[in-house]
Amino acid sequence: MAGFADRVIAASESKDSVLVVGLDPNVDYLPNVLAPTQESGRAVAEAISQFNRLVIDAVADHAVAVKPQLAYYEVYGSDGICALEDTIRYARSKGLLVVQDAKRGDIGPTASAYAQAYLHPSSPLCGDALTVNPLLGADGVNPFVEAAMQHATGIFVLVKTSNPSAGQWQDLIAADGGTLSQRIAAYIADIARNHRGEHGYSAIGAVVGSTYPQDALALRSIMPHSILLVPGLGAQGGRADDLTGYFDAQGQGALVSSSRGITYRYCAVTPEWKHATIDQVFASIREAALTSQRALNNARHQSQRIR
Ligand SMILES: O=C(O)c1cc(=O)[nH]c(=O)n1[C@@H]1O[C@H](COP(=O)(O)O)[C@@H](O)[C@H]1O
Repeated sequence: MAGFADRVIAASESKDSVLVVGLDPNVDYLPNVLAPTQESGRAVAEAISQFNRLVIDAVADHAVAVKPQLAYYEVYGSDGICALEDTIRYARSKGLLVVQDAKRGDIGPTASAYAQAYLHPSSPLCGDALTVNPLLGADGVNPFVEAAMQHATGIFVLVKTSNPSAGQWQDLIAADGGTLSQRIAAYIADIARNHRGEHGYSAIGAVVGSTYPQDALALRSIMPHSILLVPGLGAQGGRADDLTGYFDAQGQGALVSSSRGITYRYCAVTPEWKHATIDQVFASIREAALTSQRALNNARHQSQRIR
């Protein structure tokens, strides 16, 4: 199997898209026709599976990947994990890559167990890539790197997150005069350099939030061989027009993700959304994905022009 980065670029070229759709299910935002009929964990998990299948069908032509956020499934215990496993299988059957957003990181042996759970193909929770928290240092990250290399999966290491307090630690000035984010970026770049695929990119990627475009150019240039995962588009205020600095001169090198802005767009645009039909929900999700795909492609073309 081709390495993760080469799979991302092949999918991106064939679909002309860099869009990732986040699957952060919240049953409070389901219209009556899709809402769980009982309060049991099992009924809720069934509703989540059905909704995710609908989202996947609606976005499959416009997105490269889906990104389930694990907390939204863990909330329902084993029923939620079953829904997640179903979602992973269904997304892959529709030709979508799966980025598991779990932000894992721990001491070496525990990190190895996490890597086994999310990056080893024999695990039912294995996707194509996993988000990784680097706070514990190299021994907390290495097991994920090793698993990604061994199993042609990938990781996205948190470098500059999208949230309002991201700078509290990530902008602290490190001993070499750069920010902590830049220091982590340099560490990732060292690993990625030695593991490049056919297109020059490595399976060792980085998360850089869309809400900090002022940091993107510097981080992009520190990590020329890492695909950037760029969350925060839409609901958190990230704007496609601001994302030119995240792409390379070919308009590649970044995947941009939006969750609520696509999956629950119908709640924002339809006052009577609780009574929406399945067809209306499907059409709204598809339209939101297409609109994001086009806006992101404009940013990619813009980035090609200015470099
Ligand atoms: O790793 C992530 O996906 C992530 C990193 C980050 O810096 N910021 C961030 O919002 N995320 C995730 O991306 C999703 C954003 O959701 P929306 O704001 O609804 O698009 C959530 O699942 C977050 O957990």
